[in-house]
Amino acid sequence: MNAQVLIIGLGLIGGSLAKALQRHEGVHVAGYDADPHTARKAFKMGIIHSSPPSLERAAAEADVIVFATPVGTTVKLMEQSKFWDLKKDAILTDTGSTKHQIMEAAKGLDRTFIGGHPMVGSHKSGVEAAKEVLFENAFYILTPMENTSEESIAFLKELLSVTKAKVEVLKADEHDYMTAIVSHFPHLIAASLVHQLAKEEQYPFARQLAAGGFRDITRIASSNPEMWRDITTQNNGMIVQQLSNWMDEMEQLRDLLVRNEPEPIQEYFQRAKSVRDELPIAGHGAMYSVYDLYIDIPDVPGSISELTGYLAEEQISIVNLRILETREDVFGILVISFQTPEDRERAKECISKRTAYDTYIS
Ligand SMILES: NC(=O)C1=CN([C@@H]2O[C@H](COP(=O)(O)OP(=O)(O)OC[C@H]3O[C@@H](n4cnc5c(N)ncnc54)[C@H](O)[C@@H]3O)[C@@H](O)[C@H]2O)C=CC1
Ligand SMILES: O=C(O)C(=O)Cc1ccc(O)cc1
Repeated sequence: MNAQVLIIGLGLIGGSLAKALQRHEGVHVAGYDADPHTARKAFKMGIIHSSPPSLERAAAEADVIVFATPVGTTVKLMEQSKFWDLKKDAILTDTGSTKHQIMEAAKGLDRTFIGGHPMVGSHKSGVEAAKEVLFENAFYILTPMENTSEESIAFLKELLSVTKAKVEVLKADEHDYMTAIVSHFPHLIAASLVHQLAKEEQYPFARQLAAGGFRDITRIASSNPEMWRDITTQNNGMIVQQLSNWMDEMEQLRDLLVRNEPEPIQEYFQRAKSVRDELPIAGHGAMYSVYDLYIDIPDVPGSISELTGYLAEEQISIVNLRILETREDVFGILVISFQTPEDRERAKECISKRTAYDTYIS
């Protein structure tokens, strides 16, 4: 396909999308960022084909414009775009985590606007964290306007096909309702748990004890505060509703704990486990689909490079690699992420065959 794409905001999401869209032979990806240093870096890293100095001029040449900025900024930029001399059939879209306010702002535009949200990401931000493979197997939600033509939706889907994401169309409010449950509200829980730890004065040592579970559940509290400020203020009503539901749930849990009867307590955990275990984790309808393999590694210099060396020898590609720092003084658990369950299975076999390290799948 042939198209001139302009991505505004070259952080984790804009940068990853820019890189992925370059897989189309006939697509030219221009990138703009308010921070000139970021735009220069994106160009040097090959994330964009060109880095135009003037946003307005670049917008006038674009067939597709993607706003990949924090959602508050996106609404402001959409306002400004009314004064840009855009092509008549230009398609505007965004990557924001919220959709209602953005779709409301889109009503004032004299161009096709199709809301977008790749439902995958990270607590990291910035162009350095951008990855071409970020969207693979993840859901990518589109929220067209009522009068958007099927042709425009099909064009955008075709453009996004190279991301290998699973594109689904939803209404903006359905999107905001569901993301409040599975993404926005959990973020506030993570932040509040960290605040609870921070307030602990009697035993500051508790921070050192913060183990795997605490770190897992609070990882997203390390995300970009500006981005989450905007998400929380835009999807405020749905999030407050989730908080009320959660407070009811906590009241019931409190009663359960005060009664302190082992059986109902076990039953509470059992029900949660059953639902959690049946979630479509990677691949089959998952939001964030990578296939993690956990490996207990010893605290010996070179053990990680030894492992990755074996995987490279057997040509098994790694998507990500991290250490769960459950202990301060020794190495933790190494988590290697793969793109497919087959790669993970091959890696498991390779490691079991060539080392004495224990491997397991969560
Ligand atoms: N971080 C994540 O995991 C995910 C984020 N999103 C959404 O994608 C959007 C971008 O998020 P990230 O890439 O994570 O943020 P980021 O912080 O990594 O990147 C945002 C970029 O926008 C630039 N920017 C800010 N104001 C600008 C302006 N007025 N004009 C041009 N550039 C401007 C910043 O300099 C920065 O480079 C947000 O709307 C967010 O809600 C969607 C899915 C996942
Ligand atoms: O890091 C994680 O697990 C995330 O939750 C990332 C994320 C952040 C915002 C989104 O709109 C979608 C995904």
